[in-house]
Order: sequence, then structure tokens, then C-alpha cells
Amino acid sequence: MKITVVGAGAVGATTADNIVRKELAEEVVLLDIKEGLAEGKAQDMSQTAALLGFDSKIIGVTNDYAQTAGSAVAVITSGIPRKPGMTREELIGTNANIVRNVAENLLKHSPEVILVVVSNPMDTMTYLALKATGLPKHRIIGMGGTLDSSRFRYQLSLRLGASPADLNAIVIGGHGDTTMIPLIKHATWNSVPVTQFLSAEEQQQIVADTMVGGATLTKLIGTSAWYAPGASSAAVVESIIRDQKKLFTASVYLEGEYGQHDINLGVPVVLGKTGWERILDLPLDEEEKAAFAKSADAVRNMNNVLKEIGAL
Ligand SMILES: NC(=O)c1ccc[n+]([C@@H]2O[C@H](COP(=O)([O-])OP(=O)(O)OC[C@H]3O[C@@H](n4cnc5c(N)ncnc54)[C@H](O)[C@@H]3O)[C@@H](O)[C@H]2O)c1
Ligand SMILES: O=C(O)C[C@H](O)C(=O)O
Repeated sequence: MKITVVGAGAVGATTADNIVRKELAEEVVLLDIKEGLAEGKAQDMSQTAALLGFDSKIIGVTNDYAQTAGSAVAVITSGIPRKPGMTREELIGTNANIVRNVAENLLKHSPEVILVVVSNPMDTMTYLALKATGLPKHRIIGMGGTLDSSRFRYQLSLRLGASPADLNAIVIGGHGDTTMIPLIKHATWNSVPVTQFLSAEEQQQIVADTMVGGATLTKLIGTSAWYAPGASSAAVVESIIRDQKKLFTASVYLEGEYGQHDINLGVPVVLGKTGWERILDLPLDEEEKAAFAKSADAVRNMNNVLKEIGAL
């Protein structure tokens, strides 16, 4: 079985590295448009096999989609990342055409593929991939909420002095600085609501820090993050490939769920061998419902830009 990762930059290479270490496929193909980049990174990763003890084969290719033929899952990370001070939404003009072109090329060689879209602005890029390819909705998954939820658990763990592994907490809505919704009232520490241990101010601060998690790292590093994004993308792929039925927040096509239509937005979904298998219906209160509707409005505005720039 084969998995492809498109984009051999920071996030793509880290995703591929996690995938080979977990031995999720016999063969991993890393593809980039930049001559030699994917080949070099794949060779570098291959040279860790003797030390780390994995048997997966990884090859790098320059824009050669024939090598990706028959992929079960493909992760799209190609495109530009933001610089400090930018929003993810500002990347649309460059990334839309890249993502559309990559998704179409992948489909030509792997008609049964499940696509995991990572490139930003992620919800809109996922919507674009769905509309451009016409793939069944269950086979297009936007990765963002898995990362945001992991960051939320990190922020909670710092304040609570708890292990992130003991915390159950999710972020829904868009993958944007102002559109994501960390559901703190639903978060638990081994089934005890975290709100029991945190003041209102502390709760607000955790939510705020989670929402700007990506922007904070971009400011510190000078470009956007890759370790947690790569690990999150690989975790999504693992649940699909191993049919784990894990519950992750992912950007999926909504047809009435959570009161939304014709949009990709982050909601809790079960991930298994057919892609996203079902959406979990969370009982949101009025405040959370209003935040979700506002998030949807913002993402829909970005989706409309796709038409303006001729990507759809
Ligand atoms: N959804 C998320 O949670 C999340 C997390 C982190 C980063 N991202 C996004 O992922 C994208 C990649 O980030 P990065 O840090 O890896 O950037 P990067 O610049 O390190 O890597 C991007 C790679 O894409 C390649 N590329 C560009 N056009 C291509 C094409 N047509 N075909 C194949 N490859 C192509 C580039 O050559 C480059 O190697 C960005 O858009 C970033 O915003 C999303
Ligand atoms: O912050 C970014 O621009 C990259 C990514 O979406 C992230 O959340 O790390």
C-alpha cells in the first residue's frame, strides 16, 4: 500500500517522517515541484531506518505523479506558508491554484485516493479540492482541527499541571486565528470538567492562546510551524489507514449538520478506512452555536474569493 505526501517543505517532510516511523504503508512517495528537494529529503529519512528500525520505503520525486499511482491516501501540503503578521487567508491567491492543480493530478493516477488537505487557508482549500475533483465528500478531509485541539490540550495542560494525554478537549469551526472555537465548557480532565479548576479569566486566556497558537509560533520562528502540524497530519492518516475510528476534528463538507450547508468546516468526525465516516453531533449552547455560525460566515466569504480569483 502506498501513501503520497505532496510538498516536501517543513510540514510535508515532517508528515512523511512521522508516517514512515509509524510504518503506515509499505511505500511513501514524497513529491515536490522543486527539483531534487523531495529526493534529498526522502534519502535523508531513509538513512534513519537503520537507527529507528522501520521498514517502510520512502522515495522522493520531482513533480512525477506517475510515481504516486495507486495511493490509498494523499496529503496535500504544497503551497506557501505565512510570514509573521500575515493571516492564513492572505495565502489564498497563491495556494488556490497550487492545491487545485495538485488535487487534479493526484486523482488522475489514484482514482480511489482519500485526500487530506493541509495547505492554507485550509477550510477553503479543502472546499476547493472537493469542488474541483468532484470526489465523494467522505474522501476529502481538511486537517486543522486535530492540530488546534492538540494545541488546546497543551494550553490546558500548562495551566492545570496535567498531562495532555489525560485531557479531552476539542476545537471546532474554521482553522483561522479568529474562526476557531475551543470548546472549553466541554473539555474534561479524565472526565471531570476542566472549568471546575479554572477561573473565568484563566479559561478566557487558554481559549485566546489556543486561537493564536499558529500565529504565535509564526512570530517566534519567522515561518509557520511544522512539528505539531506534521504529527497531526500523520495521526489523521493513521486513523484512516489502520481503520482506528478515532474521533478528530476535521474540516468536512456539511449538508445541514451544525446548521450549515455547502461549506467545509471543522467538526468532530470518526476517521476510518473509507475516510470520514460520520459526524458527531455535539450539543452546543446558544453562545457556541452563534460562534459556529460566525465562523461559517467568515469561511464562506473566503470560499467566495475562489470564484473571484478564477480558481473555481
Ligand atoms: N492546516 C494546518 O494545520 C497547517 C499547519 C501548518 C502549515 N500549514 C500550511 O501548509 C502549507 C505548507 O507549509 P510549509 O511550512 O511546509 O511550507 P514550505 O514552504 O516549507 O513547503 C511548501 C512546499 O510546497 C512546495 N510546492 C509549491 N508548489 C508546489 C506544487 N505545485 N507542487 C508540489 N509542491 C509544491 C514547495 O516547493 C515547498 O517545498 C502552507 O500553506 C501552510 O500555511 C497548514
Ligand atoms: O499558522 C499557520 O499559518 C500554519 C498552520 O495553520 C498552523 O496553525 O500552524
